[in-house]
Amino acid sequence: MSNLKIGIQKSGRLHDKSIEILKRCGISIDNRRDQLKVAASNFPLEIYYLRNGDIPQYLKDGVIDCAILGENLLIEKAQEIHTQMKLGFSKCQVSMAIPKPQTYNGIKDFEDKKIATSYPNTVQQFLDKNGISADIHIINGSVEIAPNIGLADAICDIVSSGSTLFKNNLKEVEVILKSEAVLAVSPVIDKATQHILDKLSFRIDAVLKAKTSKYILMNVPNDKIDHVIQLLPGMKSPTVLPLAESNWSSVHTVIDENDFWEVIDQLKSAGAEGILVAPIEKMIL
Ligand SMILES: Nc1ncnc2c1ncn2[C@@H]1O[C@H](COP(=O)(O)OP(=O)(O)OP(=O)(O)O)[C@@H](O)[C@H]1O
Ligand SMILES: O=P(O)(O)OC[C@H]1O[C@H](OP(=O)(O)OP(=O)(O)O)[C@H](O)[C@@H]1O
Ligand SMILES: [Mg+2]
Repeated sequence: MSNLKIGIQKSGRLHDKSIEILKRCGISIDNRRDQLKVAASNFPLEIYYLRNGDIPQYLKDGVIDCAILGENLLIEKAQEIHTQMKLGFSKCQVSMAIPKPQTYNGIKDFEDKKIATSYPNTVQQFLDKNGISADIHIINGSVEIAPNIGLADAICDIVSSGSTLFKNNLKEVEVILKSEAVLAVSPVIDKATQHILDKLSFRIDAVLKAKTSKYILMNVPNDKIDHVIQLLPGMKSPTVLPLAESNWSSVHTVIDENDFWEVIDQLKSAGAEGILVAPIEKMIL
């Protein structure tokens, strides 16, 4: 049987979480960074550790079958590449920013300006869409320094917490796109390998669903069960088991962590006691 070749960032922001997600899918990987290609021992998977910026081309050429990378990089370098699933980490946005003291009157302010960025295609598309002509200056890192050293009037770069902009006395004025890590697929993947990728996606999906869900158990007087069940936005109907103490039951269900915090007070006032919340390892619906 052929192996699924997956590209993972060799080092950088996506590396650790990418490896973690594969490990949580039960895939055994020898994570030695000196090796650029590693085979999993218990799944037909070969991991290629690559430079982030090279991954879109490797996908296009079919050197790798799939990869974990930021959506923003696909938009910049390979819009034709299909995304199998979003992975929920490395959330950020690609934004235009200008020096803080400057007033901003709208996109027209970029007309004839010099914009420093590592994402020239993304910026060009944004300018074209808005009918603006400007001079794009490509820099590969530390883009935020450009306006302070007189290299550009504005920048376009990744913004997450906003602290790099803040430290460089810049302000975000336009969000061009939002991004997160995704599992992307080569356009030339063959059928047998796509089948392995579907198996991997199934596992990743189970891991991601489990991450935001909690298994909750609580003791409820029997005459309050109907009311408590109404409050629980669970996966399906909750499990109700009798307790040794008469007229009491144990109610179990799975809920989204955010929903849990919404209903906790109502559950207590409805008579639920001894509420336990447990993490879920995997979740298959
Ligand atoms: N501050 C951030 N917060 C959240 N996600 C980010 C942030 N910076 C970058 N990312 C996301 O992580 C991806 C990898 O970023 P990282 O800085 O590790 O690599 P890089 O500098 O783009 O590439 P290379 O591997 O070639 O050095 C980006 O493409 C983006 O999707
Ligand atoms: O809004 P923040 O939370 O401050 O994050 C944004 C910064 O993070 C990234 O840089 P990174 O640290 O990856 O350095 P790099 O430019 O060398 O890739 C990005 O290029 C921004 O500079
Ligand atoms: Mg970076």
